[in-house]
Amino acid sequence: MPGNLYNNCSNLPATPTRLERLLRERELRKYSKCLNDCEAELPSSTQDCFSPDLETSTCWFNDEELLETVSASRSLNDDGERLDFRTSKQRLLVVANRLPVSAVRHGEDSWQLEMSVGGLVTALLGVKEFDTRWIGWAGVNVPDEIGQKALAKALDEKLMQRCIPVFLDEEVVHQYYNGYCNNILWPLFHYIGLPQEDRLATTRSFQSQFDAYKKANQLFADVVNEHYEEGDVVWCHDYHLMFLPKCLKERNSKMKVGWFLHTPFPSSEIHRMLPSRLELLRSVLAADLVGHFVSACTRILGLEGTPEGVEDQGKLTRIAAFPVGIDSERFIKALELPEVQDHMKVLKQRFAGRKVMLGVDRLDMIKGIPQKILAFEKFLEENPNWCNKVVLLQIAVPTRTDVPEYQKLTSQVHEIVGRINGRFGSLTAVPIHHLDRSLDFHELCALYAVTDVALVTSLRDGMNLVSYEYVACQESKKGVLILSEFAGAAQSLGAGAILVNPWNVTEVASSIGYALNMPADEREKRHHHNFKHVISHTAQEWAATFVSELNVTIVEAQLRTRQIPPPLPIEVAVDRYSCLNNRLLILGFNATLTEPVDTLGRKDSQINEWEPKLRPDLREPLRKLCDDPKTTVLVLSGSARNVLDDNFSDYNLWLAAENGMFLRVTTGDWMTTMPENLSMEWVDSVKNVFEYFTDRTPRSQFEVRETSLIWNYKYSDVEFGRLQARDLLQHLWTGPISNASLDVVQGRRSVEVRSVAVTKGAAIDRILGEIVHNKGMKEPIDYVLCIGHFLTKDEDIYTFFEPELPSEVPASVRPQVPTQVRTSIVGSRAALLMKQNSMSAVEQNKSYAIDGDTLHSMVTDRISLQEGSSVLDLQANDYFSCSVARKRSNSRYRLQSSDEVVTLLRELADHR
Ligand SMILES: O=P(O)(O)OC[C@H]1O[C@H](O[C@H]2O[C@H](CO)[C@@H](O)[C@H](O)[C@H]2O)[C@H](O)[C@@H](O)[C@@H]1O
Ligand SMILES: O=c1ccn([C@@H]2O[C@H](COP(=O)(O)OP(=O)(O)O)[C@@H](O)[C@H]2O)c(=O)[nH]1
Repeated sequence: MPGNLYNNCSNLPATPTRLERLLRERELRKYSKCLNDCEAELPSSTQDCFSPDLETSTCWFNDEELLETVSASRSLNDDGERLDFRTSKQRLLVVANRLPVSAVRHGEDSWQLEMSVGGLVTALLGVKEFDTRWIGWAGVNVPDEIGQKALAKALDEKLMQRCIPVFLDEEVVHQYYNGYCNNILWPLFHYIGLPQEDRLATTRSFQSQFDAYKKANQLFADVVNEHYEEGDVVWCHDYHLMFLPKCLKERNSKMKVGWFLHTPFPSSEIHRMLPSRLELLRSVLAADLVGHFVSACTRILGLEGTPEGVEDQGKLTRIAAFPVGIDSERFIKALELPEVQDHMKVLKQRFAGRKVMLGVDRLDMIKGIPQKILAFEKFLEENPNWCNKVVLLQIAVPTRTDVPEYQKLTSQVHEIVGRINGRFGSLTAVPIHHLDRSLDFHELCALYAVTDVALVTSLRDGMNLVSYEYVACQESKKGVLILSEFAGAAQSLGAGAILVNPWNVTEVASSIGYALNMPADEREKRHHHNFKHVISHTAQEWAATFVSELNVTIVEAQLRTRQIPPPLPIEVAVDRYSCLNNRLLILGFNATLTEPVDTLGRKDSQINEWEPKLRPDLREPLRKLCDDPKTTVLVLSGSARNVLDDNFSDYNLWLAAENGMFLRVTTGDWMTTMPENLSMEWVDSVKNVFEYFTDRTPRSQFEVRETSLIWNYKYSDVEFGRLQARDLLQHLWTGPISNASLDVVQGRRSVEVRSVAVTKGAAIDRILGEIVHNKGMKEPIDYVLCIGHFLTKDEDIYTFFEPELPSEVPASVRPQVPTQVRTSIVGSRAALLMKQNSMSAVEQNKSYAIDGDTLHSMVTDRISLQEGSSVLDLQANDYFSCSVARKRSNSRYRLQSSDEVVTLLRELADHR
């Protein structure tokens, strides 16, 4: 799971194991060697790592362990064993709003450093495999140069140059951190919505807060640039720094940039409320690797989301899932320390004879502290016998205290606690111990270890590491975890915890009773389940996976950017054509054989000419080619049958309409190759959406085909068309197609909806079977030229003829081109089916009158030319796949435009 969508992704791929990652990295290393490009090599920084000079460090921290943690120079070998590497570690720049230490000023040039509180810091403290530098804000305004220099020096000396401060002035902190981050993004990302109160004031200040946000992000970028060394991995964290990837990439496009979100990412319905929604998402997409937020990108930006990631203007941003964890060993080991044992002893004595329940949260509205306390009150109300036998210890760490919402929350919680203690307390004991402060690490471990129940009632939470820490410290006691179903941790610890809806006070109250009375064997089982998870899904694993994925992504991106095929060597293609005897030409129609569309839209007089037309200058060469007995021409298009009929009825060729779902030779009738189980029930509802947008988008149009619907805005104003397309997608996804097995294929100026099974590559097998059979071919096809302006989804047609080659590796880096591309017995994988009932009455009369059984035997018959021989016998040099007017493609070659198609077809037609 990612650091964000914990709450809404259920079927994401499992995180690869360390071994899988390494294997993958090695595989890519091989590729990058093929690329013959030193820069493509995976990083292996040789920076020495320093270990802290504990001898000379005075007690600057209230937690000395921090020093060790921040400066640790350990690593893991392939088997997960710890090694003590001091060299060859990857340099990692961790950029987060918050440094692991916060600074407290003690004089003009004297600073005390304290450990920062929060899950982000905890998780990142577990990151030890790398040579890490932290870049962040020390939580304090330092207006003067003397103070800044002294703080930088203190961090530099005491944390071995590992913490680099970013200085933000008071006004920026106010507008960026208190304002935009914590009053706008934080509540929105946690489904609380934008602030309702002072609405006008907020709207007015929104722009200035957003400006400050961008400015702050730029300041972070400046510090990163100052410290960046070639080969570093830059890992940006959280909602504070959504602009950072863009700032960094603008300055240095080669920088390896990852971005990880620690909060939930809201559904697109929520995110679209944000006035700066597009800018923010686009900036994040400048990163090479981000946490999982595909749906927001596809629905808000209207981008194409794939299992690999999101593609924006040719750049793929890899999206993957990375569940954060803790350094469990650190907690487990701490329990042995004398100071922790001492704390435990004191606590046990203090609460002897009572069950102890624990809450540890920052005092934040997302943590559901009032709800938790009210549920506890209800439990006491309903179970008076427990009144003197149970106590709730609530550690509520003050946080973001300058934000009014947090101030209000503090008063509200104090009021409820006071009321309940007044109501159920006695002279000697109160039911709730509420602490408005943080604890140090040892105190916290002791508390985790001695308490009977932990109560986590977050209304939303990215992960909630407190629940992990509690489990890590409960190996001997086997306490019960009550956990909100709205915390990311519910997905990982749900099996062992008691899951609750924090809004349902009655349910939480009864869960408290259940937990307090749980028999030992059930506690043991539940704990065991969670403990196993916590110790195996650690912060180390999280960071290692993320960084390794980022490295892999970079190499993959380099491979992708090379997928700009070379120009088609027309002379060679013509030469090979002349040498061979059974040639197949597969031609796309739109933007291949048609005239180019004027990007600004056609003249008014032409706007009714929606239908694509064969270029007049192609008529003659096409006719010659079609009439050549050694050549078979197939026009394979997404267009409907009537469109192809209108353009090609006079030629002697094959027509495959609707991406191959319908087929005919021009001397015969249409037949369908449509799989029988293709459901078209969705058509009407999608049609409604398309109609609605066609009405509202001048010069757009939609076409209802038999197997797909397409809305295109190629003659509309491009910008407006794009905006409308985004909105249209939003409507589709939230409505008609939310549960259907459909593909939405976005073209440059179109949106097409079709069944998942329909692609040109999927159809070509059946089509070839039919052609070979119909023509009574005696010799196998020995030359294939396949050219078209095909959508990515349809590019499977190029790879159909060369299955041995991985489609993602461009021709230029293929290790060895096999001499034989494909020898295939076509038709064996898919049957050619007649589906008369999908045609109109007139069409039915025209189509074959064949029953199912006859058809089946036809299909079996046409499996091969003769017993044992194949319909394709293609040598690598005689196969020319070629994209038209597309920059990147899986084809072997490309032509710039349909003008070049004219040149090519003319030369083929006139070959000697
Ligand atoms: O830096 P602060 O404003 O004081 O806030 C503390 C941190 O709160 C958030 O933590 C999140 O990260 C945890 C680890 O991934 C996760 O378990 C938790 O659910 C989140 O709320 C925030 O995202 C951090 O940036 C803050 O530093
Ligand atoms: O007095 C305290 C209370 C809490 N924490 C730490 O604060 C983090 C809280 O992380 P969590 O993911 O639960 O939520 P967040 O506060 O980041 O939203 C945990 O690692 C706690 O150990 C701490 O250091 N001192």
